[in-house]
Amino acid sequence: MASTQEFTYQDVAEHNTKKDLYLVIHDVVYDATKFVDEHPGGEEVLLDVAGQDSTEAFEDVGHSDEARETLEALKVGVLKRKSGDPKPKTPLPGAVAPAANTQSAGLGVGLYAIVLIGGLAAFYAYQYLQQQQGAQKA
Ligand code: HEM
Repeated sequence: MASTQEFTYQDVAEHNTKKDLYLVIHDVVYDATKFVDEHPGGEEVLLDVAGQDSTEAFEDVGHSDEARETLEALKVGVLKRKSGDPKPKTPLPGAVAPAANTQSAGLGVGLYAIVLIGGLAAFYAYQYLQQQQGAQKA
């Protein structure tokens, strides 16, 4: 027990049942199996995040220091992130959203350009006509 055990996401994901429940909070791995029935917040929420990164869920609740002490006792190791591992709370669709934004921004600029060019063309056409009229009078 001297060295800290390391778990990958895949390792943790295998412990996703009520009888074998691991959680990741701030990249630390906890064995919450014995705690499920004792959790004041109920077993359902823990089962929801079993075998996953539950940092956000845990922090959203604003758990007390006492809860954090309990957590300390359940620690079994640390998460070993591999380069390909996704941050679970960073949804992949995020990669699509900026692209969509860029596209709509592009359209916005295009529309401005059309309005601007149209306006300029009208302005010069008007000036040209004025000049023509002036020339006729002279
Ligand atoms: C092993 C990890 C966890 C431990 C040791 C733990 C511990 C506790 C403790 C001691 C409380 C009582 C209130 C307090 O002291 O803050 C509590 C409440 C609560 N917990 Fe957790 N918790 C854990 C994980 C989670 C997770 C992952 C969620 C959400 C997905 C969650 C949701 C809640 C909720 C909603 C309450 C409030 C219950 C109420 O006020 O009626 N907990 N937890």
